[in-house]
Amino acid sequence: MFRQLLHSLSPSLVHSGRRNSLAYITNRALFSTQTTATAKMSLEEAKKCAAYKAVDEYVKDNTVVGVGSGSTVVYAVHRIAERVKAEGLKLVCIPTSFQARQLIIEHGLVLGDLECNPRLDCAIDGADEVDAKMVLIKGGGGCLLQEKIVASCADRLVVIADYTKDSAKLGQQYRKGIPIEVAPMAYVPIKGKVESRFGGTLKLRMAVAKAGPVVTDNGNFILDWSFPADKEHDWDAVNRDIMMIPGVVDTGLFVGMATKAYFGQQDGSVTERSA
Ligand SMILES: O=C(CO)[C@H](O)[C@H](O)COP(=O)(O)O
Repeated sequence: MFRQLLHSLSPSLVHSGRRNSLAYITNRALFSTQTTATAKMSLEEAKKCAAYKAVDEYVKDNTVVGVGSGSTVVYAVHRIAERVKAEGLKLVCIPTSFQARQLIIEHGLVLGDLECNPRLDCAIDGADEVDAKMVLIKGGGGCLLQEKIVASCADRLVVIADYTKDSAKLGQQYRKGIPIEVAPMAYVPIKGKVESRFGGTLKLRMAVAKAGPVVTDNGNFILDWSFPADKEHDWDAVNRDIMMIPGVVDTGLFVGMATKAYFGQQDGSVTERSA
């Protein structure tokens, strides 16, 4: 594997027998591999710190907790399970996706649903981006519909994220656009309507290990909207307008929903923002 890495850097030098050059490349490659590993570790550490802090501050005994989706939420579920074991907390966990349901079951937590628990004390979820006014982009993992339903039933939506999600303005760091979940038969007209009304472009999200589009947990498609970044947007109005288009099931714009956000930093600290 290391030889492959060297090849990708400079095949001719690898074969040339020029020992000094090879040593130089070897050191460079080692340095860059270590740097990448360190960066990855701190991103994961940042997610973990944010998740642990949110769980420690918001999860109390005898409460109903919404469990979001994505990679940061995995740390939150670990922490919830640790506390249930150590402190004997009595909790009911409401999932926001197939992934969340699996996490709850795998960690031996009590699985609930909105039929039996229509009101939640808090929901803990990740985000793709959070702006200065606490407007969120969600749905990078395709679970926005159930995430929004569960969050809407919770007294508090607590966001857990790493430092790369904290932006003054949406689109500053997250470049994949705003996800819009749509009924499959309507994806072409919805794409045209949003593009002509608001500008930008919408792209049907394609699956990676399957031919064709991503199909959500609810059997729908996702359009990712690369919105014009040079304009000021009233996200509440934009969200309401898009929701009025027939066939739109929901958007990944969460406006006025999040009460608190925790951002894990590279140095292990956690910054907070409140609505
Ligand atoms: O909205 C989501 C899934 O639909 C996730 O919360 C969002 O994509 C963030 O995920 P991660 O914690 O992996 O960065």
